[in-house]
Amino acid sequence: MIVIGIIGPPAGGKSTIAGTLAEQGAAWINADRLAHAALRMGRVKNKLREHFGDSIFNAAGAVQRSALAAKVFGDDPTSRRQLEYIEGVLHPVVGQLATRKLQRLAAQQQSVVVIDAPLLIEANWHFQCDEIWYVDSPWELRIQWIAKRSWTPEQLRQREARQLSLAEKRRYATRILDNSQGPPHTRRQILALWSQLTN
Ligand SMILES: CC(C)(COP(=O)(O)OP(=O)(O)OC[C@H]1O[C@@H](n2cnc3c(N)ncnc32)[C@H](O)[C@@H]1O)[C@@H](O)C(=O)NCCC(=O)NCCS
Ligand SMILES: Nc1ncnc2c1ncn2[C@@H]1O[C@H](COP(=O)(O)OP(=O)(O)OP(=O)(O)O)[C@@H](O)[C@H]1O
Repeated sequence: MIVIGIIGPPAGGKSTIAGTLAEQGAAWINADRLAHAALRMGRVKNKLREHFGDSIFNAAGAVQRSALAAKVFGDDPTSRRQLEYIEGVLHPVVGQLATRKLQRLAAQQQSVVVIDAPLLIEANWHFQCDEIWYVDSPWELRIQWIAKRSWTPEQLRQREARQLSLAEKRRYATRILDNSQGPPHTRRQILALWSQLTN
């Protein structure tokens, strides 16, 4: 089983690229989705309610991710501590979900798995990967793309500031994908790499 880890800047196209690989037959592990699943678990919600109170929950008792994001992605020391707190709660759960999924896929003899995780290096998941693809997407384009998820450039900057620097992430890459010339150009690079990997 070949495991590809996708890294790059926030809102840089990691999931879009993982989706293209999934269309070709790769199994897709999306760390953001696993974190969202963890936020729906009773034991996780209990811990977050104890720590943050009711203000991050909606009337139906679900975590309101936008409310939690507002508490953890600031530059001030309190926000940093709050981010460390939720990472301490969520990362072990997400790690467990991802490991189980990887084991299941290995048992099913899945040939290619793509792990799309914003904190792949920070969480040491890269040790499980055979290849690391870095998605190179310039800031000027990403601030246009975030309009679709209604982040402001400041919100993008704050999330990026909480991750390993782009220069450091790039050093881990075994391949660099240029995502600056439009979707067809990106897709051609992915399909070329896919055919190298699978032939
Ligand atoms: C704070 C939360 C609720 C905000 O949810 P929201 O829907 O706004 O964002 P979403 O989860 O879709 O993440 C979008 C992007 O934000 C960035 N981001 C998310 N968590 C982090 C983090 N801990 N550090 C830095 N950047 C992060 C990533 O680039 C990610 O791709 C959520 O991001 C969260 O629970 N984060 C902590 C868990 C975590 O570290 N997840 C990353 C994968 S394990
Ligand atoms: N080459 C491109 N041209 C136009 N839009 C793009 C391109 N690449 C990505 N996008 C858009 O940018 C947005 C962010 O892409 P995507 O969600 O794939 O990024 P990501 O790196 O996975 O983000 P996250 O920080 O959530 O992990 C999406 O709306 C996507 O459609």
